[in-house]
Amino acid sequence: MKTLLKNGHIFTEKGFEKRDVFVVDDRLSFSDFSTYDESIDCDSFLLIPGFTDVHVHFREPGFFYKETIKTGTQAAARGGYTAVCTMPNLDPAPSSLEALEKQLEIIRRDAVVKVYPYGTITKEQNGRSELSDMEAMKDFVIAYSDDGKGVQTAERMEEAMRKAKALGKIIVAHCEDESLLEGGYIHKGAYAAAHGHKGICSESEWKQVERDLDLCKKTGARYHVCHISTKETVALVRQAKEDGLPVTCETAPHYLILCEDDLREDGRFKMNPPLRSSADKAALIEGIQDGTIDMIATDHAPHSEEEKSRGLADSAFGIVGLETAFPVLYTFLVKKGILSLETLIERMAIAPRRVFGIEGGYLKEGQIADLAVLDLKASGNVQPDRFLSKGRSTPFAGLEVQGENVMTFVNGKQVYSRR
Ligand SMILES: NC(=O)N[C@@H](CC(=O)O)C(=O)O
Ligand SMILES: [Zn+2]
Ligand SMILES: [Zn+2]
Repeated sequence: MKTLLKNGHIFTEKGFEKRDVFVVDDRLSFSDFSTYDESIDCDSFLLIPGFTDVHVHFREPGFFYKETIKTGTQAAARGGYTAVCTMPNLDPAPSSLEALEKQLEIIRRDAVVKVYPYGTITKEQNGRSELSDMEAMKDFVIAYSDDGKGVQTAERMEEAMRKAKALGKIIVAHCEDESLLEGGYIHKGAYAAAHGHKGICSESEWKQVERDLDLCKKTGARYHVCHISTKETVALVRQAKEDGLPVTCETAPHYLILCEDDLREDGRFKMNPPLRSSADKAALIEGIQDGTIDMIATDHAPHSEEEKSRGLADSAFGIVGLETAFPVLYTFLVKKGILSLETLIERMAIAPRRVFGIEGGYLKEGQIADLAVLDLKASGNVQPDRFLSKGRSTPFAGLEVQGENVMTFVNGKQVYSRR
């Protein structure tokens, strides 16, 4: 099968270039073929390596009423993502090869984009119990994480890092010191104080990052911090990188675009970590600009309508993100002159692949044909009732945004097309 993608702006190592490319089976070719099966006019579109999200929650096995591998990957494809890494807060949690196999089976059957599962760090995926079967799972997991839970003791984290280092894998940490939580559910700041809510302090995140960076130095293990949300965490990671530690991190679109000033009495604004202060948001923006924050991951965390309908205090933590990430980031960062389009694509499509060793990247001869085709002129309101995800809860609902994914190719096959 040969498909001509005609005259698009394609994202190469040297930036955007306007030219024809061919998808020949599962690869890109810059040759000039005189015959082909199909031609798609891309004159007004960008062709980019598909976005890669190292942090999503697809809820199978265990919680299919919130999301399935099928609906999650369909949402990913719609958002322009060709690869995602799934967090292991599942039932059974992938803490042994046997449990992981249940998830792999569903992935093989239903996934429309590439899905790379995480294995857990601890056996019970609770940040406390003994280590999972890290070794047995090593060839089938992208890395290890207990996301949803912080690893609560330095001893357990050191043990995990030593094991991961021996296996040549990354520890991916949700940092949250449970002894500092005090029942909080939004940021411990001005909004919580004014509205009588219980707050989650910033220390609950950065204290554990600080601890882990010492362990990273001690063990030499590769260490990646999930969804960073505080200015202190940005400073710690910046310093650790200056010191040459093998550390990387991610933040999510909502922490770059929203802060506690945007909070409303609605479960759509509840996620963990919480939306923090405007000073935190500013520090995260600086971090994404200067590369201290390597990548943007959505932390796509779908829950049922009922689970998100109980206000700030009682709703489940988590919002969906795959179908809104590019439009909101393009609208609120690129269009406002905060980040260049090239840097945004680097943080969403190139860096995650480089850090996690996922195939694909800059468009070039012979590259795997995992692509998104973007229309920067398209505009409209965020409409959760049209999401392919089962999750509908997002703080961006109703916002006017610009930029849309038109088509997604995985291994050269079209897996999504805008109707
Ligand atoms: N981010 C969230 O608010 N929720 C996540 C867990 C997590 O990412 O820590 C979930 O699984 O729902
Ligand atoms: Zn988390
Ligand atoms: Zn998560």
